[in-house]
Amino acid sequence: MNSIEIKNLSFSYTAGNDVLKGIDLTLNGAATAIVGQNGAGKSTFVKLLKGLIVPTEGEIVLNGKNTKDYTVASLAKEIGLVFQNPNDQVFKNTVISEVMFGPLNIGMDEQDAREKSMEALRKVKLDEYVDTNPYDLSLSERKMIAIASILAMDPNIVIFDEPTMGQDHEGKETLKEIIYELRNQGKLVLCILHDMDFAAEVFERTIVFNQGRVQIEGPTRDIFKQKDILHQAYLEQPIVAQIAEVLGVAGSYVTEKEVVSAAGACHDPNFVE
Ligand SMILES: Nc1ncnc2c1ncn2[C@@H]1O[C@H](COP(=O)(O)OP(=O)(O)OP(=O)(O)O)[C@@H](O)[C@H]1O
Repeated sequence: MNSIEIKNLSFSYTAGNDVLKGIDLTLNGAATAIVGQNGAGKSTFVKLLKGLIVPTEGEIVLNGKNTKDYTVASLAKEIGLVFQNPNDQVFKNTVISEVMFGPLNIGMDEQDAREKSMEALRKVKLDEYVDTNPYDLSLSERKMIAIASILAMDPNIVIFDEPTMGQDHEGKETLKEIIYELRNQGKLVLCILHDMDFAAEVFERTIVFNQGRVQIEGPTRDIFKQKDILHQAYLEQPIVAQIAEVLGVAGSYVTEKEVVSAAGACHDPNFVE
């Protein structure tokens, strides 16, 4: 099983101003959502995991090996990070060359790289645009191209930074399929999200960041029922939890179906879904 152990991790961009403070976490098989208000330190945290910046204190052990002992190339093979803004990641002038860049860069041969890239483009439903310039696509499509570029490298650990931002319903459904498939393949999936509904529905575990610390973490169901703690971290509960409360059936619900079922059973003992 893929794992990341984080021990007493701290980081500051400027001396004496810690953005992350003494974080201890073990990330393992569960697909994990990372939530928290703006500036809580989420992006900094995943940049540390990816080795783009180095800890001021503490350590990160990725699949049994300290990140500082990885070469840049071996870390790139092991862990893929999809940036929040695809314009920070996309730079080639055709979709296929963009998606193939990563696989070629980690040493895949041309044929494998092309096959993996086509497979990744089918997953993001943009395989008809191979020869298009990524900058002739919409921002949400370019976000999907950035995702395909990471999928094509087939890393063991995949991190998404705000993938739902700017995606419509169909885009979110595509993202769900991708995340479920990665999970089923045994990959470790981490995802920074502001969309609490998506976090509640899709992820098994949730970590709440607040001002550079982990406020609370655990099974998603347990986290999202804790309204007061979420409010302390300046977060709202997912809509399903809010509806459950209005209906007087507050509990550990993460899907609409569960709330409807609980409300139906509560108001009518003979209720059948
Ligand atoms: N390159 C940088 N130099 C200096 N400070 C930075 C830099 N990047 C981020 N920060 C600061 O570090 C803190 C944490 O930022 P970070 O981007 O990690 O938060 P976040 O939780 O990802 O926020 P958001 O949800 O807005 O993306 C913020 O106060 C931010 O202003």
